[in-house]
Amino acid sequence: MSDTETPDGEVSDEATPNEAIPDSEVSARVEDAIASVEDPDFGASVLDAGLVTDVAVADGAATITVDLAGADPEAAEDVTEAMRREAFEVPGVETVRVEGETPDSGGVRGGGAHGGGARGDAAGSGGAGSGAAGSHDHGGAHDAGAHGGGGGLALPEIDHVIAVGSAKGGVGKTTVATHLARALADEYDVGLFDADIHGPNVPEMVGVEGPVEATDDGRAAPADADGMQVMSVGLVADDAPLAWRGAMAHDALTELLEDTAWTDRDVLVVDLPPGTGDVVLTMLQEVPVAGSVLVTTPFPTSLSDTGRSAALLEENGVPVVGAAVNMRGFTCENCGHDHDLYGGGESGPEEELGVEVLAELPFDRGLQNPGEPGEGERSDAERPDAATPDPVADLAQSVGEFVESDDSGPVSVPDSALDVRGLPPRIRHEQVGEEFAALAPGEEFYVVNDHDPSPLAQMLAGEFAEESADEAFETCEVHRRAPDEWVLELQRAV
Ligand SMILES: Nc1ncnc2c1ncn2[C@@H]1O[C@H](COP(=O)(O)OP(=O)(O)OP(=O)(O)O)[C@@H](O)[C@H]1O
Repeated sequence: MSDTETPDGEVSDEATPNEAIPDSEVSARVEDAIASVEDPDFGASVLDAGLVTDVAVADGAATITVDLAGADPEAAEDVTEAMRREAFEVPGVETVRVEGETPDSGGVRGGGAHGGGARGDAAGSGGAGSGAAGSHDHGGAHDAGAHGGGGGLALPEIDHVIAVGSAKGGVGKTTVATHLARALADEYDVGLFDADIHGPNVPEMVGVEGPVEATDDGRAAPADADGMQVMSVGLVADDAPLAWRGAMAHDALTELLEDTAWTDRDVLVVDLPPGTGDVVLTMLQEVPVAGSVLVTTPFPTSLSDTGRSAALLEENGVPVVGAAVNMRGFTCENCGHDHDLYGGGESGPEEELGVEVLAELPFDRGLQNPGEPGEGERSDAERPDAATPDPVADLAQSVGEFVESDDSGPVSVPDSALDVRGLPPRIRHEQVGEEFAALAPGEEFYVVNDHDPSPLAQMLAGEFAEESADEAFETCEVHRRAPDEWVLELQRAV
């Protein structure tokens, strides 16, 4: 769309081929156009009411920056929509974005910011426009980490976080987490973080003891367990279990995780506290967990509780890789017979759980082998992983495959990405649809959303191909960079 100015100063909508209107001129016209939109509270123009803080136009893309934080959400949506409609009417405008403070952004996150500009969270994260891993600056802001910055924790040295959780205490979660980490360490650089403030017994399991030392830049140096880096509440203070049960325990725990001086870890295994309390939820919401493993015993109540935990994890956007059924049975030391401890009905634990069973571990004293803290280097024969038990190897293989296929890690998002976080759903859909419609065949398009953007992709496919995603897109990928930062990467069909 193009128009031009006539000799007498009037603007004509007649397009003059290849003659563009200056951005500043289009911008002034957009401002005039949206002046007719009224502030819902006082009836004044949104410009006079100070609800619009900036109007800019570049190459046909109009960006209206608003401050609607104090507005009623419904009224804010109406005002936003009216401004977009008016701006679209202006010759020379091809796309319209409204960004800035929205009622549900709580004054923290700039809703609909383009390219991560308006996101002002305390961590100083780089937002959507930032690229891959940044450096960890202990003294202040963190650059966007390996999994983006977002509202979540920046863990630039970690590629994939695997959380090990259980619905109940004492089912062998730490045992499984530790053996899993050790088995993964045969192939990957592994970290093990003990988030179990109720029973931080990872140090004992792997044979390390605290207190940990501080690095030159004041971070907590992880303990070394045969090449595996280990951090635990139990390593930072003797009275840790009690002191860390206060109301702020979850904040302190995520701080410890972030302030640990991990070095280039492929995988970080996190041993969560049992259940789904505050600490667990905070960890899942703050930490960019790629996937989780649930540990259960074969008893029916444990299985059904674990099934519920799996549902909760998925509701929080954390994929469940599968479950490890611990103490499934035992081999009698006297008679040599195998005994199955599963007391369920005809269906097996897998059906009861509703998630895939990745491994079934027997009750085996060899798996306990905690090692004595302070005994120093242990010989291969003394190490718990001297021979990785088959079920543990199976578990590690499944988790390894998940890690290899996990693309929730670094995703480089260009500055031109459309960030729709914080926008009302209707506006989100419209902005995404308009931007997509304006794409040339084969052109790439990135959308940053605060939850799984797959429905947006489906909407686009339906709208533009009326059948399948295959016809609308050359490529269509969803990446989860942080719990509240998802990226939809599309390339329009050629
Ligand atoms: N497969 C097993 N065979 C034998 N003993 C086991 C097995 N799994 C766990 N145990 C033992 O059971 C006890 C509890 O295990 P563990 O500490 O791993 O459980 P947990 O779920 O992490 O407990 P908590 O809720 O206290 O964190 C430990 O003494 C451990 O050695």
